[in-house]
Amino acid sequence: MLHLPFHPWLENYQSARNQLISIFAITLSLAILSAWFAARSMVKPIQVLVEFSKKIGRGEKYIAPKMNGEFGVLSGTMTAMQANIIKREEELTYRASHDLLTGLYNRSAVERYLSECLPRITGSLILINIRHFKDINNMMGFENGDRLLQLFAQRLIDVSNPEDRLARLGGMSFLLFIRKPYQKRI
Ligand SMILES: Nc1nc2c(ncn2[C@@H]2O[C@H](COP(=O)(O)OP(=O)(O)OP(=O)(O)O)[C@@H](O)[C@H]2O)c(=O)[nH]1
Repeated sequence: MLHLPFHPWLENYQSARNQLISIFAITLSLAILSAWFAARSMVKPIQVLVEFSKKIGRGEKYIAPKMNGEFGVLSGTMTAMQANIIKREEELTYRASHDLLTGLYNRSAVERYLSECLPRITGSLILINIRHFKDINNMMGFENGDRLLQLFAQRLIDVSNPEDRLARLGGMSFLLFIRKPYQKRI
């Protein structure tokens, strides 16, 4: 029976095993590090977008920071959505308080204004009515009646002062709230 020395084999085996363990440990560490960096680079923009969407929900104006790739696309889309929401809100607020034909305040807006201001300020209320407007409509057509209402409203804007309040109450009724007496003739 042949007896070979045992030690050289064992040393070779242990050295190979240690090398393998080191390679495995380094690869694992690199994998964990790159996963951590990848997670970090994903989580941060997501947090920014979540914060952005919360602000949109609260109706706050907020400019999203510049982002790259898909996050940039998402942020751009959310910015466009926010702009649309703000535009719609402004439009709704305008429609709720203005007469769309003449651009003057409407009845509910002037009622709100007067109930808030009348205890504090004084002035004169003038109710203006176009007589026989029905006849104008019948003779000249509804479209020309509309045009007349617009021109009449413009005339009232031209002669009133900026601190006065002008409103179309409906139909051919207008209301002018004058803060100070006019020196000029209307
Ligand atoms: N063109 C136009 N006509 C309107 C508008 N709103 C109401 N009218 C018309 O205004 C007319 C009002 O008629 P009436 O309430 O009889 O008033 P009037 O003809 O001025 O009669 P008096 O007040 O008695 O002098 C109706 O013919 C409505 O159709 C509008 O936005 N545009």
